[in-house]
Amino acid sequence: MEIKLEQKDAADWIYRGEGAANLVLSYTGSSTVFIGKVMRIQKVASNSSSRCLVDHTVLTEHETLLWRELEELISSPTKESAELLYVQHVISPLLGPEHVDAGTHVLVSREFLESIEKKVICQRPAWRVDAAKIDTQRNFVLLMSDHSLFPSGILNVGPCISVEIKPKCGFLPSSRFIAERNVIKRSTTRFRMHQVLKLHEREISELSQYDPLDIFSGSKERIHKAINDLYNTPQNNFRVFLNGSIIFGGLGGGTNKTSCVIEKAFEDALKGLIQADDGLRTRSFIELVAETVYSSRVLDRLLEVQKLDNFDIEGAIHAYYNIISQPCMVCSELDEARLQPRYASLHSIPLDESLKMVKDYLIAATAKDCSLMISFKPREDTDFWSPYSSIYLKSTNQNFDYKVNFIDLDLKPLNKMETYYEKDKKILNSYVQAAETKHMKGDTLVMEA
Ligand SMILES: O=P(O)(O)O[C@@H]1[C@@H](OP(=O)(O)O)[C@H](OP(=O)(O)O)[C@H](O)[C@H](OP(=O)(O)O)[C@H]1OP(=O)(O)O
Ligand SMILES: Nc1ncnc2c1ncn2[C@@H]1O[C@H](COP(=O)(O)OP(=O)(O)OP(=O)(O)O)[C@@H](O)[C@H]1O
Ligand SMILES: [Zn+2]
Repeated sequence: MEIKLEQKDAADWIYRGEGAANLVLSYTGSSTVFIGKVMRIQKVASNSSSRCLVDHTVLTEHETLLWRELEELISSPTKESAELLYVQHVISPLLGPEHVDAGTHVLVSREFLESIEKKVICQRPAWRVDAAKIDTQRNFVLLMSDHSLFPSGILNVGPCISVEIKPKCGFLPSSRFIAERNVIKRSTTRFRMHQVLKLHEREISELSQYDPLDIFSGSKERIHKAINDLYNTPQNNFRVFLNGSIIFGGLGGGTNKTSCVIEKAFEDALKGLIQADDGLRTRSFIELVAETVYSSRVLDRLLEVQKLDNFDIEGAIHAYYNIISQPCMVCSELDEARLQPRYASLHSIPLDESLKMVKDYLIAATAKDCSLMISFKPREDTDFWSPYSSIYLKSTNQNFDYKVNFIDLDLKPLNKMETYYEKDKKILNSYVQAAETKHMKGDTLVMEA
C-alpha cells in the first residue's frame, strides 16, 4: 500500500536547511522506510498568487517541445515526475549514477505540510521566510538519501563528517556572441562579478575570497587554496555537518566571514575525528577535503556539464525566442549599428539547432547551481573490504572512507531564459560601474574596506 504522511507524522521531521526553491527536513523517527532519509519540499513565493494565474504543475507547451526526445519525461503527468525523470535520464548519466540520487516521491496530506510549515518557521532565516513558504498545495514531497550520513548496516557506523560545497560556474566563457562591451566576462568569473552585485545589494557583508576557477583547476595547490578560501568566507558555498548536524556555515542560507569564535568552535568539533593537536585540526580537515576533491576528480565531470553552455546567455537567448516563436527582445532593443549579422544569423538556424542550444544551456544551468556533498568516516582496521573510496590524510596518518553525492539537480524552467539574460546584464553593469569608481588590480576589483 502506498505510504501517505499525515499530520501526526510531522513530529518525526526536523529542519535541515533550505535554498531558494526547497526546504529540507531530516528524519528522527523509527520507521525503517525513512531512517537515513531527508525530505525535500518545494516552496512557493510568499506573496504569490501565481498558482491561480500560471499552472506550474505541468511542463509548458514549449518545454514539451524542448525535451521532446525524452518521451518519458514529456509524457509524465506532473511537473514533479518530469523533474525526477530529468535527474534520472539527463543528469545522472552526465555526472555519474554513483554520485546521483534522484529520490522518490512520497504522498503527503495538506495537514502534514501545514504542520511542518508551522514547526520550522522559527528556525528558518528571516529573509527566507519573507521570500517563500512551503507550498502546501502539493501532494508529494521528494524523499532522498541523507548524503551527510553513511547508510547504516554497511560496516561500522562511526562518526561521519560531511562537507557541502556549492562550487558555481568554473570556467570563463569564450562564446563569439559575447558583445565587445562585455569582454570582461572572458577574464573574470561570473561568481566574482556577482559578488560585487551581492555586496551592493547587501546580500553579503564582504566579498568572497573564493574563485571557482581554483577548485576546478585540477591543480592540487589551487584546490587547496579554494577550500581554504571557502572556509574563510563560506557564504552559501560551504558547510560542514557532523553526523548530520551542521557545525560550520549558515543553516538555510549564507553566512559571514569566519570569525575567531567560529574557528575555535570548529576546531573543537573536529576532536575525535581528526587526530591532530589543538589548533591543527582545521588545517588537516581542509587538507583532507582538498586532497579528496583533487584525487576523486569528481569536479572534472561537473565542469564538462557546465561547459554545455557553449554560446553563453548572449547567444542562447536568441535561440530561446526562436523556440517560443516571439520577436527577439534582444535584437529589437539593438539599433542597426549594434545589430550584428552574428545575432541576426541566429534567427535563421533550424529549430532543432535552437532547441539544442537552449537545452544544453539549461542542463549547464543545473550543473552551475548544484552542490556536492563529500562525506568522510575514519576507516577502521577491521574494515577489510569497503564499498567506498578511501583517502589517506598524511598530516594525521589517518585513512578515511569517503563518498561523493551531488544535490540540487533541479530542472530549470525554460521561461527563466529572460531572467538569465537580465541577470547577466545586471551583474556586468554593477561590476563595470564599481570598477569605474574603485581600484582595479589586473582584472580583479579591489574593494575598499
Ligand atoms: O543565478 P545565480 O548564480 O545567482 O544562482 C541562483 C542561486 O544564487 P547564488 O548566486 O548561488 O547565491 C540561488 O541560491 P540562493 O537562494 O542565493 O541560496 C538559487 O540556487 C537559484 O536557483 P533556483 O531559483 O532555486 O532554481 C540560482 O538560480 P539559477 O541561476 O541557478 O537558476
Ligand atoms: N540529499 C540530501 N542530503 C543531505 N542534505 C541535503 C540533501 N539535499 C539537500 N540537503 C540540504 O538542504 C539544503 C537545501 O537543499 P537544496 O540545495 O536542494 O535546496 P534548493 O532550494 O533547491 O537550493 P537552491 O537555492 O540552490 O536552489 C542543502 O544546502 C543541504 O544542506
Ligand atoms: Zn535576437
